[in-house]
Amino acid sequence: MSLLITCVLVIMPLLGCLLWWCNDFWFFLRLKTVQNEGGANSKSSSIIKLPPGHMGLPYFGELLSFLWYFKIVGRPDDFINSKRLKYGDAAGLYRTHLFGSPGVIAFSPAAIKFVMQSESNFKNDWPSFEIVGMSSLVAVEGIAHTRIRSFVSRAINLPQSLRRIAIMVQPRIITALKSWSNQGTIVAYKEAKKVTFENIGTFFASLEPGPVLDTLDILFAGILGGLRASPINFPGSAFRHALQCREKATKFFKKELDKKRKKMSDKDNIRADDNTDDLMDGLMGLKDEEGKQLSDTEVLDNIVSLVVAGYESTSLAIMWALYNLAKYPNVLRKLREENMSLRKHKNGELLTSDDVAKLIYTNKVVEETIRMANIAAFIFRTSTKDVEYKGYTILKGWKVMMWIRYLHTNPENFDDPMSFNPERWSEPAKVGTYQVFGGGPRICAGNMLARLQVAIFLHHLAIGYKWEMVNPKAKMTYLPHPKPEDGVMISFSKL
Ligand code: HEM
Repeated sequence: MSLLITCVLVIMPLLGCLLWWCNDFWFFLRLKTVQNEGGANSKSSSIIKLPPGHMGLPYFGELLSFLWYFKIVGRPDDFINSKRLKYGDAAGLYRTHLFGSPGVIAFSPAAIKFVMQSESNFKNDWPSFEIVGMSSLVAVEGIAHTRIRSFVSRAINLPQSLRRIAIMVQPRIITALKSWSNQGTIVAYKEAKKVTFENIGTFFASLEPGPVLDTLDILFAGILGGLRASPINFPGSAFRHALQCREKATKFFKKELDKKRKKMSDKDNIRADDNTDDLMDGLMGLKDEEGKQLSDTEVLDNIVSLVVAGYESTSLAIMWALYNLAKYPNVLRKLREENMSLRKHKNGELLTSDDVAKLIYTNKVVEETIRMANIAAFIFRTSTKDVEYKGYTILKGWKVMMWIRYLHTNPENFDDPMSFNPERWSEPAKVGTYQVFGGGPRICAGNMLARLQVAIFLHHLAIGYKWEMVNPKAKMTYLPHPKPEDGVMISFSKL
């Protein structure tokens, strides 16, 4: 009996403590070794200080705690709140061990800005660049990044490209909304994905809806699945499957590219920027200041990565717009008023991107939808050297997680952050607190395009339809993206 009591009161807590601290101790020992060997910028051991925090359990790190807050109790922001209570928040950083790597979490506006702006200290880190393509915008660094970025931005983010895209995407949105009302009840996430992918087909490569586009959709589902999986390339793994899907999708786009090249050479001319039809034409036709064009591989890698970056994110934003407008009828009423009044002046013509710019309230609804959607909860970087921040060292090779979700849900940054209040956008957000699209040199290359698509969708929705949620109390899930469990099932009809 006394052995049992000793075991429960002494040995088990001791073992627990040992388990709890051994990972931190292990990193402390490694740090010492590096310092003794003259690493960590050759500073004396007294200077190097890791940010406050905890490295978690051996092997798992803080994964269990992360899953506890994100999956089990469904209070994702308490993951950071609990750390603030334990370690304080002066540094704006915590050390951790998450997603298989030691690293830091940056959660304050200042710390996030510091990481976002320091390209020389932190390189972009996606789960796998192999899947999106080694010459895609997300994978390249430095001058190569600036070069590819200028091509991609000109093709999708400048006013003249947005003008063209605004007209291109509307017929599908109008058709989709009609078909939703014919169906009566729909799952918003599923339908938003469908219309977004049809539009991707149209303005990326002039593809019409049909079996070819459906096959591509399946391939991209495989690619996205692999991006979230461990990068282990063995038969049957999601990662291997994603690589195979990517190869097939690239082959398909290559055929389209070859057809376009042939057409161009037949015409014996190269298109100018403003003559382009779809994104592939745009990327193929653009030239840099030296007159150089993107190679075929660069065009294809960027097409694939743009689909990956724009497909699910835009679909989720549309889903959240439907969700929030169903919950906030006053917002929907004002949205309707503004868009009905514009419609009167349009005489049945399609909306232009210039019209969208004048929809003041609608644009506030777009911003608030994207803030609350928190589509990207965090952005990843890897430190390329030991980096000092507020007296703490972020060690070389560590994963740096910018916890942008927390910026948007923290009441210190936004009043009553969980309420959907487009009027808050009558004033700009506090500096550094609104980073839904990231920031610095890698700010989302499709941010204007995403906003435009959501605004156009809101216009056609508000002028013609009404809807109600079937399960207004559906449980929320947060991984891989925040989404009600039922994908927002709604009954949908004409006004
Ligand atoms: C609401 C929708 C969207 C959200 C919330 C979103 C969010 C983000 C975020 C957080 C980043 C990372 C920025 C960083 O690393 O600092 C990013 C990067 C990127 N996004 Fe988006 N995005 C959206 C839509 C789109 C669309 C529609 C496209 C294009 C079709 C797109 C293309 C890209 C690209 C190419 C990058 C990489 C930029 C670079 O590395 O230079 N995104 N996005």
